[in-house]
Amino acid sequence: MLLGVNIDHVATLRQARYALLPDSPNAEPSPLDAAHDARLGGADSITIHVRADRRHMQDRDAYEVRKHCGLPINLEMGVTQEMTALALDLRPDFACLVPETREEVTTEGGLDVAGRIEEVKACVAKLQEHGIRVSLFIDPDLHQIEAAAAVGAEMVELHTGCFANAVDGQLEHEIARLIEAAKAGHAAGIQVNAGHGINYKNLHRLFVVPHLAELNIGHSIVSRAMRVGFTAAVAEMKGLMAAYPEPEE
Ligand SMILES: CC(=O)[C@@H](O)[C@H](O)COP(=O)(O)O
Ligand SMILES: NCC(=O)COP(=O)(O)O
Repeated sequence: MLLGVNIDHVATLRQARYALLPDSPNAEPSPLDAAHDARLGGADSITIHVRADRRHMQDRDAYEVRKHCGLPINLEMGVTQEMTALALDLRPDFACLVPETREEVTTEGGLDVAGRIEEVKACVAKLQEHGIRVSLFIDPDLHQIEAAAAVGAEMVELHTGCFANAVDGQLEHEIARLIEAAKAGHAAGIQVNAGHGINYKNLHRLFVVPHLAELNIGHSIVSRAMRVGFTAAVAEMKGLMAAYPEPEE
């Protein structure tokens, strides 16, 4: 199982002091440094989410990390002309299409591929024409899996936010949704990834979900890094992920 480390919230800390001083020589922490440390800790890829409101990752961060980090890059992006143009210029290895609103604190749900088939299909095709593999960040919903196959995406990333925030007996239901969606995605020949809200305490509960190829994890790793350092935080997560049962041949 591969680990994509999302470094958004390294930039969140920098923006808290330097949003209006982008060229300051004092601007820190550096997302690129975090990406280097993540690589040393065993990260398989780096995820960066350039939001329309640029609340954390900036375009310049994306170009720096793309050029210097030494790992495959997964660009999370809204389904917009602006972000498509950025992706075609940046040329990440992967792009993950996510829903975005300016009002949200963080991503609140999956992309409604089923309700935006033609729009998403056109964006997927444009990215793939330029050699960028495409993932769709979707709720663990069978209709969304079908839609992802219909638009030709190579991958889906199952939104694990409801799983991570489950309370009062909802957890079993959310895990069952993830299991069914993972089986359907695998049966459709789509790589199945997962992400959002995964942490050191809830990770093991995902081990009953089959066919998971990659997890994208950010906030909990950045939080852990505050105590043990980025390299160690990534190595710890990779160590826990090693217990995921490998698929039967
Ligand atoms: C799509 C997803 O769940 C995250 O990768 C996304 O980056 C969350 O948005 P923030 O990083 O801005 O919280
Ligand atoms: N797509 C999920 C991701 O990249 C990281 O989400 P989180 O771990 O920061 O919640």
